[in-house]
Amino acid sequence: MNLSPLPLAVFVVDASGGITSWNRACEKLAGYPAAEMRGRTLGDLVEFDDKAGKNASIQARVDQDSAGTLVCADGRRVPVRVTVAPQSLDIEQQGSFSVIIVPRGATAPSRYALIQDLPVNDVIEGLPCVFYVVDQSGRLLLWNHQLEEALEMPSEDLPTVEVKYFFDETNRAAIVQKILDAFEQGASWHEAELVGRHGKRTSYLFQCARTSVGSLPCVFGTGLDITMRKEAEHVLKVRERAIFASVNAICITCCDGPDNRIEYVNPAFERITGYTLAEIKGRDPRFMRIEGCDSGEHKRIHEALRKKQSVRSVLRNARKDGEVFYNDLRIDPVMNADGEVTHFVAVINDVTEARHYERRLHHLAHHDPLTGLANRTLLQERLKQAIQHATRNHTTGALAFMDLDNFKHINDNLGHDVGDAVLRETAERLRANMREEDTVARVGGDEFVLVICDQGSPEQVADLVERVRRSVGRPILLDGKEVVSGTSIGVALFPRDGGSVDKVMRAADAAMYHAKSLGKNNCQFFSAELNRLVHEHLLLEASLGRAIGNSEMVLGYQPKVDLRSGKMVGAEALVRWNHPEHGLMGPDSFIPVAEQTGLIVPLGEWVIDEACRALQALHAQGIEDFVISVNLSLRQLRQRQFVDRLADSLRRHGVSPPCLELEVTESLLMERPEEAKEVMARLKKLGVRLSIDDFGTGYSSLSQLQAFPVDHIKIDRSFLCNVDSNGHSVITRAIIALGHSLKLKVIAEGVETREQVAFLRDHHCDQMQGYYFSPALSQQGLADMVSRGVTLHS
Ligand SMILES: Nc1nc2c(ncn2[C@@H]2O[C@@H]3COP(=O)(O)O[C@H]4[C@@H](O)[C@H](n5cnc6c(=O)[nH]c(N)nc65)O[C@@H]4COP(=O)(O)O[C@H]3[C@H]2O)c(=O)[nH]1
Repeated sequence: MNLSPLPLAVFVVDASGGITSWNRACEKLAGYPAAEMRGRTLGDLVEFDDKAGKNASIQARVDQDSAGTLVCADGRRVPVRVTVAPQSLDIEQQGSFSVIIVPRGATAPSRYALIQDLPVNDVIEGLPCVFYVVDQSGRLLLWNHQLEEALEMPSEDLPTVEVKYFFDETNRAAIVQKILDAFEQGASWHEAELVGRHGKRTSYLFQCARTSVGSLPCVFGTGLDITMRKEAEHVLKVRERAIFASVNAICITCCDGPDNRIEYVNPAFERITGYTLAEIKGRDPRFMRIEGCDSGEHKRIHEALRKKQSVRSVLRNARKDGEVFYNDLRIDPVMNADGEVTHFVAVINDVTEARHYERRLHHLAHHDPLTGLANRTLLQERLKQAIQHATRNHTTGALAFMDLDNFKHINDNLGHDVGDAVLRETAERLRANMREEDTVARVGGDEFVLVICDQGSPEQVADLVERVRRSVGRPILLDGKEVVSGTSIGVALFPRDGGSVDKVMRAADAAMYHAKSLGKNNCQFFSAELNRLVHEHLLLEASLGRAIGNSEMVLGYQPKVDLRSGKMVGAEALVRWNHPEHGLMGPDSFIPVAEQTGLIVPLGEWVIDEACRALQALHAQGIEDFVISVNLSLRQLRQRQFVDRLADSLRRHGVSPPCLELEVTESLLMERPEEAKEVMARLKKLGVRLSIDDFGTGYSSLSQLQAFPVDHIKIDRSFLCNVDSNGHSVITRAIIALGHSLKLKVIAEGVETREQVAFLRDHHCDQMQGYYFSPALSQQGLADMVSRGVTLHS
């Protein structure tokens, strides 16, 4: 064993204490040359202080800390501490012992005191790095084998080459400068790549310092192989570049607090959102969201982040300039070495254009390019939904097939441009007549289809289709020329005429061919019975318009009597139609048609005018103080000119306004209470009387009732039918009490029996009308009855 490098004085002795080997530190301490050391025993050199002294066996001193005196070659006596340890741990094999001698009282050797004993060679060769000493000429004085390996050069060649040639040419000047720096400033460091003779390249962190060998100044140092670090750095740099150069926006947030704070965003983020990193660093990325938009998605993202999970979503965000963009977002958690999530990486993909493109494609796939109407694909989808909706909700829908009667002629004679313009204008007119929820489609050259939802009755469908037919049939003005095209329309109702797309389409198609065979420009329903009904309805509509101008309308007047005095105080004007073919028709058969078609407005005006004329005639006969009431429809009330026209009528006939009473049904008032209130206030100002008809059926609240400036309420006939029925008598009594508490007069209508009259009297109802007293009379009949002074029997 080579003990020389050890900094402490160490002997090896055999079991009898004979010295077998020693180190240089022993020679120095005791001063014996090697020749004199051999053959001596430990007892010759050390006088132990303890009693056993020389006689103690070496084994007895194992693990003892013994004190003694070292007798040196020059006679000096140095007090020492002696430690003995067996060289083998196997007790059976104990043959030799290490003896360590440390001078007592002397301090432990200083950090550098033992350096001279250090086996510098071994240390340098064992270093985990390259070692070098370079002189001022830039050549190596000393190096270890690690350097030889890195340079792929034999030992003898190394001092022959200037060290700068161990590097790439581009690095040489910097290397020389660093060595000079070390010479001048004492130390320097740098990173560079050593290039081996055969091309091997190794990255090193060189650290060097100035020293001298004797009087020769030099620089020594180490080079630590940093290849792995360089590779890791390179990988990181590549990734960093990738993030930087990514076309997708990347946003890194830190989640150590309650919020996610933005730590980094790449240039693509700035490009997409308009926000720079400086503007938004530290903010929560949610600032880009749009209030009330995609809230379900935001909730899902929030939940995923709370659970530190990955999440993907497409949502709308706002750019800095407020523009909305579609964000295909992916967020992933990033963990630290302990597995804790410290950050989130969000990749933002602006898919706005793709979305628009998708929509455009979808639109193209579902719409007719010429007119922008739905095409056959979309039509079938919508029709399917409409049939399902109608079946589920027990409503009626309609499918109308139509084609332009002389389109081929237009196309052939006026050219395709005119043909296209006609198609576009037709599409526009169809669109204008349909509601948002309906579908207008073009399925062939001049074939259009309408899907009409939620219709109340076949008559309503007929009105709508008729309106469409007339609208499409109006002349189209093109380049100063009028083009006219009639339309044949076939209508099928669903689910009545079929419960599937196929069946309903076939039914409508058949109806359209039927319409064409009947001489074009007309509309046919699929079912014959319906056709009849609808045509009667349309006929009625057409003849009603004529009837108003042709004096076919007449008014009947049903007297109203005061229940206390029994005297006639007024009458309700009820319209009838003296039809040239069907005879006298009651209002129930034509008022709904008049309402639907708007003819109720001229009809209502005629009724008011006629009632004023009757009042004028009664006045002329000296019958003053008599009130005639007329029924109003909401449509009339909504006419802007209504109040002015009414005032005009009163003036023309010299009728005092309180002689005219307007009856509006409670349900009509409740349809648009605010609008009705405003008009009624204006009417009240004019001085006419107002009453609420069919009271008790319209669910008005007391507060609403108070807001209408009315004089009378009329109890609906249905409550009087059987005043014996407890429920009805309670309601009738309640209405009378309610009317009186609001200081309104209460009128009962439809009074047919003596019992009803008695009941009304007992409960202080003010007036009544009904067959018990009189049905509606002609104007003359009424005048006679009033002048005869007929009263209600008590
Ligand atoms: N069962 C029974 N019925 C009786 C009795 N006394 C009168 N009637 C009927 O009850 C209806 C009362 O008119 P209404 O409730 O205003 O109901 C009216 C009113 O809402 C509407 N109407 C009538 N004329 C006009 C009008 O000029 N304009 C408007 N917009 N609607 C009108 O038509 C509805 C029906 O009128 P009419 O068929 O004339 O039917 C009248 C009248 O003939 C009776 O004792 N028993």
